[in-house]
Amino acid sequence: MTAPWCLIPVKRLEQAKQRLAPLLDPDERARLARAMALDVIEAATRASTLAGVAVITADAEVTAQARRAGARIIADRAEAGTCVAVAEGARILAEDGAAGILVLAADLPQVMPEDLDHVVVRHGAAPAVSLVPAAADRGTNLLACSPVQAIPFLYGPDSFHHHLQAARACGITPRVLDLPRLVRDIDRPGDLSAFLAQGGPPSRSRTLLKALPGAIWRFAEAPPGVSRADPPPTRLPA
Ligand SMILES: Nc1nc2c(ncn2[C@@H]2O[C@H](COP(=O)(O)OP(=O)(O)OP(=O)(O)O)[C@@H](O)[C@H]2O)c(=O)[nH]1
Ligand SMILES: O=C(O)[C@H](O)COP(=O)(O)O
Repeated sequence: MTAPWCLIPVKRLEQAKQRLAPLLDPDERARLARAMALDVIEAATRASTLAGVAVITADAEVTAQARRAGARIIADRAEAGTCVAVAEGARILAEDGAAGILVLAADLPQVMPEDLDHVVVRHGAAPAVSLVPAAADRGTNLLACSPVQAIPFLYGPDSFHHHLQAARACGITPRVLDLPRLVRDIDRPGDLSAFLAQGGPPSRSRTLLKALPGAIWRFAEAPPGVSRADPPPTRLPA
């Protein structure tokens, strides 16, 4: 794949990560969303095979920090969800002559630069489509396309299946990549305990989660019959 642009859509922080509401308050959700987005953006800027990293967002803080990390900012004027944001980012990058695009979700704090380099190397010659599904809900955690608009963007329920079908409808055999650090995005409370249990190098997201009040209880695997959303017991179960 000729050096593609990485495109990372980032929702306004105060609206992000609603599904984590059982475990995190609004301020914690916004802080986690920012930490994850920056972990992902910084990993992308360290990949060696990308032409550049673009972030499409309407968030002022993300804009400032992503720019500082070396990303190009594309203003998200519509704020109409992932699909519209990615289509707009892709349109602008294509207009500017990008050869390909690698769309990466902002809630994959485990991602390493070499994961993205691996995608670029494995992708093959255009026209081509490569994907990494979200293990839990069959969303699309990573979608690489060359040319940039090789297929329509179909983010939403079951988007992995829809992207596979769209590629085939365009005469492209999609390549599904097995990249363990990219299959678990952080959407639901259980994803937080899995992320921390998994271990990995220090990151903003990991440091933030571990420092939150009651982290050991909140992000531990819940004992049978106990919801992690319950307040911590005065005496922890044996
Ligand atoms: N620029 C932009 N990015 C978005 C928008 N909606 C979602 N995203 C991004 O698209 C990816 C998938 O987002 P979602 O799973 O829909 O939202 P989320 O904030 O991660 O989680 P929930 O609020 O629990 O649905 C993440 O990278 C989001 O930051 C949007 O309207 N504009
Ligand atoms: O298609 C997708 O991947 C969604 O837009 C985001 O899905 P999620 O629920 O896995 O974050």
